[in-house]
Amino acid sequence: MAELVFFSGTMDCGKSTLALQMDHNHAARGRTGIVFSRDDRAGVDRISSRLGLESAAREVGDDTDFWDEVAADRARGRAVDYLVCDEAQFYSPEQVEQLARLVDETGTDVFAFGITADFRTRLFPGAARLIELADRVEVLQVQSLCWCGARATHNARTVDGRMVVEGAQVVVGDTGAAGSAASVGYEVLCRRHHMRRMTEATARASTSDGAVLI
Ligand SMILES: Nc1ncnc2c1ncn2[C@@H]1O[C@H](COP(=O)(O)OP(=O)(O)O)[C@@H](O)[C@H]1O
Ligand SMILES: Cc1cn([C@H]2C[C@H](O)[C@@H](COP(=O)(O)O)O2)c(=O)[nH]c1=O
Repeated sequence: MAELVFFSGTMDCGKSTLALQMDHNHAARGRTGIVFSRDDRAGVDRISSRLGLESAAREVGDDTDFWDEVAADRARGRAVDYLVCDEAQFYSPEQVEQLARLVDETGTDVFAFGITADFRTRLFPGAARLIELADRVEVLQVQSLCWCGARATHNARTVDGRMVVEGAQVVVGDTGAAGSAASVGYEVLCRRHHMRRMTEATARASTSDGAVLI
């Protein structure tokens, strides 16, 4: 039975790596799929993981209709057994509904990957619809960690090194530059430190010797 599965977690927990692995494993068994992504950090028509893997993907735009995409491939004689959908938080609720319809009416497996909540802890509309419609929501096993060592559950955005809680919902960016002056960065935090607006840099700055206080 085909399924719509939403693999979710914070930024930097291995979602794109798993997406590439899923595609590899299904393709290795002779199944044919399409890999989609939207606004990957590596650029248009790409899917990339911080482990160094990178591959071609079909870029999802506002006007992408997944039903039409799959129908067009099948009309050209190409089988479509599964879809891998990365950065699915950026898809619209209507696009998520198209994915569910593909599962139910054509038996296509859909493996979607994305973060659930934005830097304000609010659900992305696409992620919310996935949680509502998915057969299963799988939280990734690999835990990304807050600077304090606790499991990271939330995504923080920094602008010029300072954590912010206002701004556009979508700003493509990366973790690792959060304490630097690079204009927009991200850092994963546990809820306690997200609520306290305490990034690693803030915690260090609050002690005279630069040590971090939990
Ligand atoms: N140099 C490294 N060595 C081992 N693992 C790494 C390295 N760099 C990144 N990773 C792993 O890759 C994960 C991020 O993978 P990625 O697929 O880019 O995440 P996501 O798509 O969830 O943002 C990290 O949590 C870490 O486990
Ligand atoms: C929290 C948050 C993230 N984003 C962007 C930043 C990245 O480009 C992607 C997440 O990619 P990853 O592979 O999971 O690291 O989402 C955003 O636009 N808005 C946010 O609030």
